[in-house]
Amino acid sequence: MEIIQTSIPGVIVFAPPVFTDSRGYFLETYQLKKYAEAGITKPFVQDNQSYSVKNVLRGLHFQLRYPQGKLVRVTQGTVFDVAIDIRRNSPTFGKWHGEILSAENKKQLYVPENFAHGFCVLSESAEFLYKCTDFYVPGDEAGLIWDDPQLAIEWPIDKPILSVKDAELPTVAASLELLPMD
Ligand SMILES: Cc1cn([C@H]2C[C@H](O)[C@@H](COP(=O)(O)OP(=O)(O)O[C@H]3O[C@H](C)C(=O)[C@H](O)[C@H]3O)O2)c(=O)[nH]c1=O
Repeated sequence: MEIIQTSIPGVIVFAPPVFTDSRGYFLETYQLKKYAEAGITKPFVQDNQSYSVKNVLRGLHFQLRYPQGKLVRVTQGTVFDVAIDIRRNSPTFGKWHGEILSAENKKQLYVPENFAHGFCVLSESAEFLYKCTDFYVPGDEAGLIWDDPQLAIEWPIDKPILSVKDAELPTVAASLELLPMD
C-alpha cells in the first residue's frame, strides 16, 4: 500500500492496492495493523457517510473535548478534502493539507485529532465515508469559516453551498481561545 506522510506530521494519505479482474475490483479500505504501522494508533469507534451535490462545502469542523481522528474516503464522485492544524502549540499551526479524493483514485486521507476538517464536492455529487476515533458529541462541535483569510485555503470552487450553520462559523482569530493547545 502506498502511504504518503504529508508536510504536516500526522496527516497521512493512503492509496490501498486495488485488485482488478474480469469481475471488477477488490480493495481493503482499512486494516488495523497496516494503518497502525503508518501512525493511526487509536481505534475507530464510529463510521459516518454523507452524500452531497456539486459545490457543497461541509466544514470546517472539529470537536472540542472529544476530538475525532478521521479516515476519510469517497465512494462516488470527487471531492477536495482539507485537514487544518488548529493546535495552538503546533509548529504547523494554521497549516492545511488539501487532497483530491475520488471513487476513481480510491485514496484516503487521515485527519488527526485536534485538526479541523472540511471538503467540497467537485463532481455532480459525492458519497463520502469516514471512520472516527471518538463519538459524535452534539454539544461539543465547533468550526471555522471556510474562507478564513488567515488559513487561505485554496478551494477549487468559489461559491460553495453551505449549511446555515457553516455560513456563520467564526474565523481562527475570533476562536483562538477555543482552539486546542496540542
Ligand atoms: C457529524 C454528525 C452529524 N449527525 C447529525 C446531526 C445533524 O442532524 C445531521 C447533519 O449534521 P451536520 O450538518 O453537522 O453534518 P456535516 O456538515 O456533514 O458535518 C460533518 O462535516 C465535516 C466534514 C466533518 O468532518 C464532521 O464529521 C461533521 O461535522 O447529522 C449525527 O447524527 N452524527 C454525526 O456524527
